[in-house]
Amino acid sequence: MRESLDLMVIGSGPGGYRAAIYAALRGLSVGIVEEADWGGTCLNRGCIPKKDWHYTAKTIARSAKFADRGIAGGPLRGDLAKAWTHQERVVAQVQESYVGFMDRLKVRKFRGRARLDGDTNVVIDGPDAGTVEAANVILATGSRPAPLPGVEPISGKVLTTDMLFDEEAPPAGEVIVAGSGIIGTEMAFILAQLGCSVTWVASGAPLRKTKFTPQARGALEDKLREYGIEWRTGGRLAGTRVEGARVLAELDDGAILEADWLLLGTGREPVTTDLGLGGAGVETDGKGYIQVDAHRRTTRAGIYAIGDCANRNQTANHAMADAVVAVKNILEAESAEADDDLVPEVVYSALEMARVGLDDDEAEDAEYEPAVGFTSFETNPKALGQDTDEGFTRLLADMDEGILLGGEIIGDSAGELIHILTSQPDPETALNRIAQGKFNHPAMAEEVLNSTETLAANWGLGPEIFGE
Ligand SMILES: Cc1cc2nc3c(=O)[nH]c(=O)nc-3n(C[C@H](O)[C@H](O)[C@H](O)COP(=O)(O)OP(=O)(O)OC[C@H]3O[C@@H](n4cnc5c(N)ncnc54)[C@H](O)[C@@H]3O)c2cc1C
Ligand SMILES: NC(=O)c1ccc[n+]([C@@H]2O[C@H](COP(=O)([O-])OP(=O)(O)OC[C@H]3O[C@@H](n4cnc5c(N)ncnc54)[C@H](O)[C@@H]3O)[C@@H](O)[C@H]2O)c1
Repeated sequence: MRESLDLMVIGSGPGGYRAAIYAALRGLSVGIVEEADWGGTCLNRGCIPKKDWHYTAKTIARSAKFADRGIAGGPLRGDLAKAWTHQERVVAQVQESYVGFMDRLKVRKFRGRARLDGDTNVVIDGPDAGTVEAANVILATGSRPAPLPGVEPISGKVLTTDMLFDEEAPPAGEVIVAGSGIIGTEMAFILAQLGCSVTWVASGAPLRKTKFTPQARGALEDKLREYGIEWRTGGRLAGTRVEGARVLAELDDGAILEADWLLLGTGREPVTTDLGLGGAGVETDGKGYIQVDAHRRTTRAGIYAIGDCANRNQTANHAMADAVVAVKNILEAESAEADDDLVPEVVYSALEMARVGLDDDEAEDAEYEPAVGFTSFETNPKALGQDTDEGFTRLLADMDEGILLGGEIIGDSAGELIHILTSQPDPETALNRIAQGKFNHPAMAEEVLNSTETLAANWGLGPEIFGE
């Protein structure tokens, strides 16, 4: 089999899928090749099953207040086995709709493992073996759990999140969660609500390496503690052993912990081996990430790389943003540049946390005069009425020009509310546009409006914000 296309995409995660769909909508002939499950990590063993579980977890967590609201029968209890089956059903449904949409747009789907043959030709081994000549290639091969020295993943006992969602979840019981990055912070909360007794081995405070403000991380810590979830710092996971039905976790401070199973949230690495990159002149960095510029071009003309295989942010949001940049540049050279800061980051734990843009230090380094517009959900009528009054909205603006530099929304539906900020086309007019917006009352979104007005009241930004 040999065919010729405008664009060949390798990998069907959110990066590859979005690139294929967007390119097809823009008139290119497109092929996509996938060696495993359509939808990649995000759909099959990442964002989507995790989000499904997060909804269940937060419903259970909130049920402690149900009796007070006149809802009898609480507090609720989690059932990990049923939760696993639920996410499996949702994933299958979403996958069917993804595949159906690609078919409708006449995206040519190939099954098999792809590699470059030294040019922009893509060689496929597997069910659809053959070579596709492509004018352009987008590499979207994603990431996998990074190996941890001394720790051997074992089904049912020492699990990566890939194994947790790909294989049936082990029975709820005593679980050690390792890592206090995003995966550890999300899964410690979720598993605790789904009926597990969690011991959390953290290398430091939750999310300490992210750009969330100390205030946001503090609010998260308070909420985790409210639910009885503590993290153990000091010792890092140095090895695991299975003894009978139990897993022993050896920490580098000498402690040995014991549980029914262990979940690793200790980092992911890019998938960039055995792709024929060297022969095609596509360079990687010391950590294996494909080197790209702001146009998402690799070091080889006609070959682009997007998402986890090239972008250290490793979120579906960045993968999808990269996809659009790469396709735009295929359509018209150098017409689009990626700006990772403008892509939202969202964490789903005991609190939902969303942020975008510069943080306070970055704003100062860029020589802005940062001003903060802050409002709490504590007095928001919608939040009070639904027991979601924890959290806040925090906007960061330049005191001189009123430019929106960044924002953080902590609390229920933060991952939805952040779109009010990310859908602003121009940071110079963003605050004014939000302030002129028509809002539903009562809504949590009103706190975004109130934060602009706080900026006007406290920092003299009235003319920029009210447009007077
Ligand atoms: C537990 C968990 C929860 C997460 N939750 C979120 C979240 O809530 N929000 C968020 O933004 N991000 C989340 N992420 C991160 C998100 O899943 C990734 O950033 C995203 O999937 C990256 O997309 P991608 O397209 O770059 O790669 P992937 O989704 O990893 O897809 C790559 C695909 O390429 C295929 N492939 C690789 N090599 C080849 C080859 N040679 N030939 C053919 N096919 C190949 C793979 O089989 C895979 O299907 C989560 C991750 C995890 C692990
Ligand atoms: N909501 C989201 O956007 C979302 C959700 C999940 C995952 N992800 C992405 O997936 C990627 C992987 O997530 P992650 O949390 O595994 O990685 P991470 O790199 O964010 O965090 C890993 C954590 O594990 C710690 N660690 C490493 N080795 C350890 C050891 N031996 N003992 C104890 N702790 C150890 C690290 O210090 C770090 O804090 C991230 O890049 C993240 O962006 C995103």
